[in-house]
Amino acid sequence: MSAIRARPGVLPLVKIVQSFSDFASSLSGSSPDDLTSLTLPGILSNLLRIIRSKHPTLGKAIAAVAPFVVGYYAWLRFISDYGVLKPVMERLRSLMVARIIVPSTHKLNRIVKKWMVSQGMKANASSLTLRTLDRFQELEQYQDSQAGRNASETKRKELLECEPDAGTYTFRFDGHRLTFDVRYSTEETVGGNGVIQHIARDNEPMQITISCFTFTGGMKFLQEFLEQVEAEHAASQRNRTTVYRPALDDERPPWGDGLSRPKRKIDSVTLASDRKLPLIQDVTSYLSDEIAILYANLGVPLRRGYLLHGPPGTGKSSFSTALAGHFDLDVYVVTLTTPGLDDKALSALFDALPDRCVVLLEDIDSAGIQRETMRSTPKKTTKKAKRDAKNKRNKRDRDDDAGEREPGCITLSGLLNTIDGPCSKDGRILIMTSNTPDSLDPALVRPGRIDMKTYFGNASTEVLIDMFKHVFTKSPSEPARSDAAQEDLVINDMANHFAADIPSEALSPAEIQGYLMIHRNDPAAAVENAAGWAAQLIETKARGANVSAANESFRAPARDVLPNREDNEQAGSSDIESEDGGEDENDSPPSPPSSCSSSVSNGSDRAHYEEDEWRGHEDRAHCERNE
Ligand SMILES: Nc1ncnc2c1ncn2[C@@H]1O[C@H](COP(=O)(O)OP(=O)(O)OP(=O)(O)O)[C@@H](O)[C@H]1O
Repeated sequence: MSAIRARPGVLPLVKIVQSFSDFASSLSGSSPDDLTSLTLPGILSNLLRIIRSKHPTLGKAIAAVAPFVVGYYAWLRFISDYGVLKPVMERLRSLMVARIIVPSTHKLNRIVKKWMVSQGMKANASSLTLRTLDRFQELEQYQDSQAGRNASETKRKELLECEPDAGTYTFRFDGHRLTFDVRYSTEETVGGNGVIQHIARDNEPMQITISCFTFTGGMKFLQEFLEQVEAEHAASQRNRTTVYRPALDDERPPWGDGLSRPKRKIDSVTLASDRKLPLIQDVTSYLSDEIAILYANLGVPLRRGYLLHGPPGTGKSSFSTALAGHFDLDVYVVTLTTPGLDDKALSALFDALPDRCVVLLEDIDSAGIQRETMRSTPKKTTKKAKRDAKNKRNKRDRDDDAGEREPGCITLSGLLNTIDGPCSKDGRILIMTSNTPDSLDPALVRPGRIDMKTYFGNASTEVLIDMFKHVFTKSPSEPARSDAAQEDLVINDMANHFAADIPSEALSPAEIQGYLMIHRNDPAAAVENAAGWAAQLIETKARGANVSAANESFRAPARDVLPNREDNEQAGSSDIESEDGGEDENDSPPSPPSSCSSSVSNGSDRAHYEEDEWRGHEDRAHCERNE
């Protein structure tokens, strides 16, 4: 073999390569018997023989170390395979390493991941997963940017919300070193040899195993860690309301991750005071400690139900979230027509509720739950919903033939059992909203399930004045002006004129809000155009025509990309999103980059209720107690 010139440092390497080369050439011409040595031990012993002959010292060194390596390996196999020392090792480990698993389905999972990112992972981690922001977070960030920072910079930088990718990460917390093992959720399968295997499911949510070395504390430290992270998260949500919707996905928490958004002020939902105050007072009393003690002493389950009924766009959903925010509660929204939601899933959702919260059963009548059929029939209007409904009908017909009950439907008995079943949580506030309360089964709204009914009607003169003032009066967060008192007087005067030009109880607050938002920078134009706009809208609605075009003539030129005051933003944003994740038709939330898209077509497009039917309701007592 030709000599290889190399620097001294690489000489041993060159020699080993030469040994391999010699070994390979020794194989050529081997007898079939020699080929049996082509097993791993054979190759190794051949290799050792060659190394010994070429480099006796290296060969001796390897021969001296080899027994220890083999012995250590055998010891490890002995421990792991035959389990003699396994329990001892496990015990030792459990004494010294505390470990807690946060499953992907637990609500703390997302919070812990957020904490990890907040600890500087963004800068240091080699792999992160981008998370999509919801539109409220985007709006918030946009508003932050308007408050001084460079808008495009803020958007570019902060919209990149990340989550840790699968891997092992360490952080220090309170002097302890915590290890976070983030793994894809695994699926348990039994292999051919009967061994249970855990196969990772790609792109599935990830569970986190948190561990830390501890001599004495056991789980205490990890529990304290989780409590602190949860408390920090709760503090960051203090001025926010989180709205949860069913996830209907085995790998996520039953209520999904929730959408956190700025609290809606209860004042931003305009409602006659004789309807609003009793509701707030009732909830205040229900949430008080005295009532909790009283109910406990009497052995009565602490639950309260409210029915908010009235035409679309009158603020039932908005008031529910504002009420939740007022009492620092989160909202759990269920639309009974959600595909895949059946009695079992509904019961699981109610089981997973926290003790104090608002549960909103939206548009309960649209689920079509009737005693006779004991099943709900979706009445949705989107193309997809129609397709779903048709498929469901076909399936139901097939199932009926087979004598089975259709899955994915809520039955009346299922709903009643869930609402006040044994697992129902104490301290929850149940709010049902309905456009046609008379169609509801009496069992659903009997006292004990529904304790108070409140009618939400079209905008009365009082509501018209309040809504006008709410949109045009300067918010306290705006800089005070010397002529502020004078300006307030002018706005009050304009509000009276505005209300005088619109027939009382003829249009929904959503329609009024849409109109006011169009004129948000020009109160004088809002007053000037009001009579013509209202007359045209009422006439168009009476014909049953689409009112969008009619409203265009009353559209003021858009000047700002965002409403210029915080209350406007609140007034303009609906609190509950429509089921398909799109915006509610009545919503006209200001979106950061585009001009105001408020349209007064909203309420009337949805005017599927009979106006005459509601005339009767207006004469009723506004708040009926069901006690
Ligand atoms: N009384 C009100 N005061 C202020 N804004 C209102 C009021 N009623 C409705 N709105 C506005 O109209 C939009 C739709 O309101 P919301 O969804 O609460 O009505 P709803 O009565 O629940 O309608 P539906 O019966 O169709 O579910 C929201 O943007 C909300 O801000």
